[in-house]
Amino acid sequence: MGRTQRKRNRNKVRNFRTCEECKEIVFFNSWLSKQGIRRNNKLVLAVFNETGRGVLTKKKIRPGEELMNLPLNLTINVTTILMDLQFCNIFLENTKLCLQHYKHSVTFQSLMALYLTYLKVQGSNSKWFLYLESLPKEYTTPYFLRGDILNYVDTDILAVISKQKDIINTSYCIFEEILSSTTSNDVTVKKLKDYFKMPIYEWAYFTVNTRCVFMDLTKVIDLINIQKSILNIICDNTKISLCPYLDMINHSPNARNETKLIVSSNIENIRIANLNNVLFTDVWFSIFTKNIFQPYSQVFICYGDSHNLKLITEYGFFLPNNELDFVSFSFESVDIFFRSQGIRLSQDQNLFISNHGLNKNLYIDLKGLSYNFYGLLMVVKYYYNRTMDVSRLLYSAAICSSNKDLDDIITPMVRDKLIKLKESIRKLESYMNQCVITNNCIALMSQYVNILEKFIKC
Ligand SMILES: C[S@@+](CC[C@H](N)C(=O)[O-])C[C@H]1O[C@@H](n2cnc3c(N)ncnc32)[C@H](O)[C@@H]1O
Repeated sequence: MGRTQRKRNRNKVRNFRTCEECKEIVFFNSWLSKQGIRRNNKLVLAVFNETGRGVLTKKKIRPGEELMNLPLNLTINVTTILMDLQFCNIFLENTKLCLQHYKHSVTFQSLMALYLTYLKVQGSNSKWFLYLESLPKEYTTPYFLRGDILNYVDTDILAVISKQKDIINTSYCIFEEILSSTTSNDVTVKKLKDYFKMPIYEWAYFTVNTRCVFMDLTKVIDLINIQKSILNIICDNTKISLCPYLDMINHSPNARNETKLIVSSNIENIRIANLNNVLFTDVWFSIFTKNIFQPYSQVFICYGDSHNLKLITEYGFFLPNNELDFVSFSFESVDIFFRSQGIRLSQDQNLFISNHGLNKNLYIDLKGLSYNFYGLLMVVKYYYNRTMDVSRLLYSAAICSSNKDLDDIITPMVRDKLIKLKESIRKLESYMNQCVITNNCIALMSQYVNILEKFIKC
């Protein structure tokens, strides 16, 4: 086949457009090169019909190939924050003893979000300006849904949004207090006091949420003795990092990849007080793929095994035919249903249920009842049956086989859930100006309908 024919064939099936001529991307690419990124030269940024912006390979990629390799100082991680003394002074030069007063009170993700707003306020004076410009302007997680639409969204989605709102509101208030009591005279800090508003903080929070990668720096720096550093205010670990360009790669559940921190031998357990940028010019963060990618196809990585509830609420997208999806039921709602059917669990049954953890992880997926749900129904049906030993049954293979008698106990509850789901989907579909977020919620709720209908039919 000649070159022209090959090109024609390629064009016929194109499901993307490259963005090599887009000004923002040209600037971003040349900034990345100046900062010392080493990337596979087969890769370019493109916009795909199915997934939006992502990474395209122009030539075949084979298992074991490195996709890119970033010097540590081209990523925004815990050391970036600790080495930014003006930023740290927001907390250290303060009328409040912030490190004690706010000890363990915010997540590292929240601190990263504050740091992003601090970088953003610096505009083109920041080293990260072109990176920040390359980021999406808005996100498609249901957190951003309008209040009236939320009335029809499934309770599982609402529960995640509610947790996110809690974390974001609490940390926002804490940062507002800290900013109002800082005595730092730094110009950027002064600007940040006016600039720090909820919408920009929410944008920053979801930038971190949707784009961070796992990066463990515990061998490189001493993160045990942190009492005198601003890390004293965080309540979890610091193992996330923003990695320009790497964070342009979209997710596929079939992708397999590995990351590696390449560190020269003399860099080990550095104390926070001794951190400096030069040390990290020789630490690299590298990502390899274990897949084959054909020429002119999209390159994917896997963000972790994820069901759609997680994908839509944390990342803002939905994957059709996701085998990992499930419909969950709280023990409280199941117990209310039992009572409505005249089933009252005795004290002994309740004790058995909680001792065996059968009041948690109650769900139905495409394969049927979860182990715990099955166990719970066994307790309901056979606990007082002298010919059955429920404890033994729980640990035997019998638990996994389907049992129509047990399924039938909860069929009315499942039917009821189906009616509610379908009614909510109908309401959501009737909204004018459908957006990606509502469509994702509808897609997930329709998947729940599939799962429950399959359960009833079996
Ligand atoms: C790490 S970023 C990847 C780059 C991103 N597409 C961009 O334009 O900057 C993660 C985000 O990409 C999108 N994404 C990732 N994988 C996807 C997929 N398989 N389908 C649709 N969107 C996807 C989601 O919006 C997600 O929050």
